[in-house]
Amino acid sequence: MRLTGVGRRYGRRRPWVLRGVTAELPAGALVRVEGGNGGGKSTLLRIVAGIDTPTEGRIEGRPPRTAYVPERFPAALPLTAGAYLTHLGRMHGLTGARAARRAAEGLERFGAAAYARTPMAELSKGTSQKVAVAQALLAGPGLLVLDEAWTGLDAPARAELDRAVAERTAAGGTVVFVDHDPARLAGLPDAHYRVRGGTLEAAAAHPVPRPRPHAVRIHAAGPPGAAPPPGLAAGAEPAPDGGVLLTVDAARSDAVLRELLTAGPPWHIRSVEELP
Ligand SMILES: Nc1ncnc2c1ncn2[C@@H]1O[C@H](COP(=O)(O)OP(=O)(O)OP(=O)(O)O)[C@@H](O)[C@H]1O
Repeated sequence: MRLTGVGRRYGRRRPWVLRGVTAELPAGALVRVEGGNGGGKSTLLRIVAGIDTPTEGRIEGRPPRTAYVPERFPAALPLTAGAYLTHLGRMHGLTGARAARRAAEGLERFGAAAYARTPMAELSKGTSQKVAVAQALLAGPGLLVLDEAWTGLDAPARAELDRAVAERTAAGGTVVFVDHDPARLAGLPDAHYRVRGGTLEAAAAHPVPRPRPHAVRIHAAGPPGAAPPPGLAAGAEPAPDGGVLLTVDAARSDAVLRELLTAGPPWHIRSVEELP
């Protein structure tokens, strides 16, 4: 998607928070946005996600399925966590049974399965954030916007969100994120931008040199009884706790992940491990 001359101010007599923002956010790209406090990062991310509209300028090519995770998720909803996610799944066009299964999988993935029957309003900040992340991933978004989404998550859930980001970009989705931790997804972003003085400038990347892995082991689970997509079956071995393990050349891992995630029905990626 592309932003052209985007500006935002909160009232006709108020100062411009952003002005003249032009940027290209390519499909499959991981984009980091940085900037000082109050500089307009959240404003930009809300505009990118389509939660807010710019005062001036154009936005073109936003992927149809867009998901957004704010730092503080509005938890005061009169539903349990499971019912909320199931409801959202149905809104995305899933049948009731499938929506309920996806909801349960989402909570399980982020370590919040025990809270499926807890009313949203009674969830802790961390668990509520897990529900926020699970809702964002429900429909396999083509654009995922994460505004400090890791804040409040425990270490396993943070790692799971890192993996989910890798899955989304591997599947051709765009992920745009802000995070206070400079090490977040270090070395992975395809582009770094900085919001400064109301404009967006390309920031120098701070690449952390990472040894390139030779191979990647993907643990994937398909629909019951399904064989891995043709072309992947040869290297697949059953995993001890269900699903299959695929060991593939690192250069091919993005393509393999994309094939699994876009299979019909899609495979669930349980983990991706780099082998030395
Ligand atoms: N809904 C709003 N109404 C009025 N002003 C707003 C609104 N949202 C943001 N602002 C103002 O816009 C400016 C930029 O805020 P924004 O939250 O986008 O910055 P930020 O870079 O995300 O900040 P932080 O790092 O503190 O989260 C601030 O001056 C803020 O007060």
